[in-house]
Amino acid sequence: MTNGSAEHKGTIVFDLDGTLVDSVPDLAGALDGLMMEMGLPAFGIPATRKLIGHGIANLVRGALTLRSIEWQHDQGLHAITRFTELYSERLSRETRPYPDVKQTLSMLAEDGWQLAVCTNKIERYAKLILSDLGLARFFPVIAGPDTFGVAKPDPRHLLETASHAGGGDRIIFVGDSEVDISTAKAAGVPVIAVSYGYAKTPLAALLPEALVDRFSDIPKAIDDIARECPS
Ligand SMILES: O=C(O)COP(=O)(O)O
Repeated sequence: MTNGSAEHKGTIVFDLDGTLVDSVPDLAGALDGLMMEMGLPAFGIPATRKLIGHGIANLVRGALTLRSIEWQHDQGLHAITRFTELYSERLSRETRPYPDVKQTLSMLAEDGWQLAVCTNKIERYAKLILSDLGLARFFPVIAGPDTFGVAKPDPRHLLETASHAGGGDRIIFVGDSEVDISTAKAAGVPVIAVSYGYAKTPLAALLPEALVDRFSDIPKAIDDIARECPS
């Protein structure tokens, strides 16, 4: 939608799962498909929500640990591969953007912000989901853990994403989880936390620069941050 150029106000980098889109129904569907094939009890949506944040391999590993399956390399890799296949069949079957995401992204882009995505979901899947949901056009850079070979909470994932987006020196991150806030803190980037996502603990305790309840509250939080910390 926009190209990196000097007239950008800066770059707003968004987390994907739990921030832009509610992906837990499809992640839970794939996980429960895997559990069924392995003869294990299903997790359902609330328990799957708690496993999201560190990418697919850690989601599968966490699920097997909760089912008291000792991690064995080959069996573990097979489970990850199978989960990945099952998930690829339903990436956006039930996954949907949160309310007002499209309108708010449009508004921010028109206001001169460069937009990008930094997610621990693999790049190809993130791009497919955003494209299926009509959101890919907002993001010249959609970076997964496989894009630069580093994953949140490593701050390089966020900093490389912003640098490739080319929106200038000012960066603001928007995320829903403990991982997102610690990534931003490690990168020295102000972070807006959204309260409706997949965090496991109260996010206010992690001291984000702003905490909002709705995606449509983000432009005001950005204005406040930009006013308080002029670049
Ligand atoms: O895939 C995950 O576990 C998390 O993805 P996210 O970084 O977009 O929240």
